[in-house]
Amino acid sequence: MSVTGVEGEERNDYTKEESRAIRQRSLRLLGSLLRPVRARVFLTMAVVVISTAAQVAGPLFIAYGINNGLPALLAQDWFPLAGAVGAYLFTGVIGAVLIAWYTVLSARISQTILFDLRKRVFLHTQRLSLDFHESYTSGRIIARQTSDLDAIRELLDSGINNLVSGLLYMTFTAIALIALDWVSGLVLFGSLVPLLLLTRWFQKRSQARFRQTRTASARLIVHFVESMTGIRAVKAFRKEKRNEKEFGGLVEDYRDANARVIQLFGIYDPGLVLIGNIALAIVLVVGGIRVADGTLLIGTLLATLLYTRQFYAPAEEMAMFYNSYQSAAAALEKISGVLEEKPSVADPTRPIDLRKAQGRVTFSGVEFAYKSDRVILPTFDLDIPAGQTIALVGSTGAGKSTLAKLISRFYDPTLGTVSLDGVDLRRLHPKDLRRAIVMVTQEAYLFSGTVADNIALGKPDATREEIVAAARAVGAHEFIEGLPNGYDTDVNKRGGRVSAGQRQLLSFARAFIADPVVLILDEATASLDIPSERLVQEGLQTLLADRTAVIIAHRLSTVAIADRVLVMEHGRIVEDGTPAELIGGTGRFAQLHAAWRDSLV
Ligand SMILES: Nc1ncnc2c1ncn2[C@@H]1O[C@H](COP(=O)(O)OP(=O)(O)OP(=O)(O)O)[C@@H](O)[C@H]1O
Repeated sequence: MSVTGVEGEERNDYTKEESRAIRQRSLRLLGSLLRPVRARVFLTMAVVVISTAAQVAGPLFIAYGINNGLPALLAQDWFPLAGAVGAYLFTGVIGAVLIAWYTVLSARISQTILFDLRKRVFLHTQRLSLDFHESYTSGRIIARQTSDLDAIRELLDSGINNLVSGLLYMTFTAIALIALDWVSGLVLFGSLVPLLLLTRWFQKRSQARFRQTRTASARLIVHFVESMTGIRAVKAFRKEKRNEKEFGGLVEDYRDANARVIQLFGIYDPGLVLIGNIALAIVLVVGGIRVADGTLLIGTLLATLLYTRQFYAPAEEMAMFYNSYQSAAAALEKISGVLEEKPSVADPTRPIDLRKAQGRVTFSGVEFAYKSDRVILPTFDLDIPAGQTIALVGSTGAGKSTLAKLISRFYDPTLGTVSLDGVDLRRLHPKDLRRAIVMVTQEAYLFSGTVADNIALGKPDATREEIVAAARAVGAHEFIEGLPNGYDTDVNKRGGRVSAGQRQLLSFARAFIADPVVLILDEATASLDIPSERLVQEGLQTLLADRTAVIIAHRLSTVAIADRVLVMEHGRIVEDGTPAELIGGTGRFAQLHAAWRDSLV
């Protein structure tokens, strides 16, 4: 099985080779993210090394102050003690300043990387073709942009910092302690054994438990997004109670998973403190005896105690690193998978310049399948002369939308070519293609913003006059004027809400202003009242004038204004003729037409 792209994302049973391939893909992504900031990374590292050394040096000056400064002070020489205190303060200040600098530096690096990654994920998912979006749910994409990026942010913000500074801190402290007094150093090394055992135990246990929290949180997000995007269906089918139960269950799982993680900390944290305290007690006893013997100076003992104490301070954070690393690695694997996906509808490398399109659409030897094992449109030819209005009719699932999607190049045919004025759509620059061919879908999606913004989507540089002219042309002007702020009404604000028919008129205006030579229209099935239907019908006529049009027609009145009707059945065009010819015949369309007519009476 393949693990390229998002395939196998939900699997847990990778073979060695697959795991390696995924890891390498993550590392390549990480490398490409780090490359632009590598100079800053080196600078930050240098700052961490110096600041840690400065912090660790403190107890050495204290030992010197007590061992040498105090006796000197008793002999009226205050210079050694002042020197020790001065040096202690100086390294303290240097340490503090460098920590501040380093915090800013590393935060900037992490922000730069996250900014880059966030942008890449967004741009890339937006570029991917429809087939990707139809199978990869929005819940999963949202999880990539939110919790996965958060996991990476956590690693960059604290995980790596804690690891690097913690490691340096422990190493420097151990070196200083050995240099100061090797016997205490031995005690410290002895205490490393239980420390490592405890940490290993914690990591093993927590790895599985942290994974459970991540899975639980991802499930929560997906369920939430699905419930909210499908809120109409939820309400219509009274799915609230069931949702409440499902969501309640998921929240419970999440809470329990978190509780299990916290239980582990409940053992690990006190364990660390205990080991640290026992080590300290041993250092004190061993050191105390030697002080009594006169083989160890009291200042040195104090410094060894300070070192033993501070040695354990970063241990917990370092143990945590492993977890933030694990979640970030899992996130990086998923994100790199999305980034590895290639648009199935690729942009041409050397596009053909389409000067002034006429609007002739030709299908030659076209066959189409969404998935290789099921052909939806068996091989066919179709020629649509420029300027013709075609009504596509047929029962549900016949393949009408699929045919329309091929004309707008949402998909490429499996075999054969779809061309505009003789040029294969695959050879057209996306800009030319979108200018020449516009598809108006049933949903007539309105983006947040004003009514004018939504119309101008068809032509971003449109002037207000052009917007109003487009609205007038399709018959939308009157109702827009009636909105609270006219063209400046926010479509998402109360009062700016528009009806289904009005929404359609707005999408007509949007298409009208875009002025494509080929227009594909998936007519909304929602039944409109008679005045709205008439309004939409009139708008449609203006919109269709002087261009090639393919309408997936659900209304009799629309079929009547077409020059030609294509009837589809199981992916094949079974009838092709003028409305009058087909109505007069005895075929499928004549039956459909009779049924329609009867339904109107
Ligand atoms: N993204 C997809 N992946 C796989 N199969 C699909 C996809 N979209 C549609 N199909 C299948 O292709 C066939 C044709 O669907 P299509 O949407 O083109 O029909 P239609 O005639 O437009 O139907 P309707 O009038 O209900 O919209 C159906 O059997 C459908 O199950």
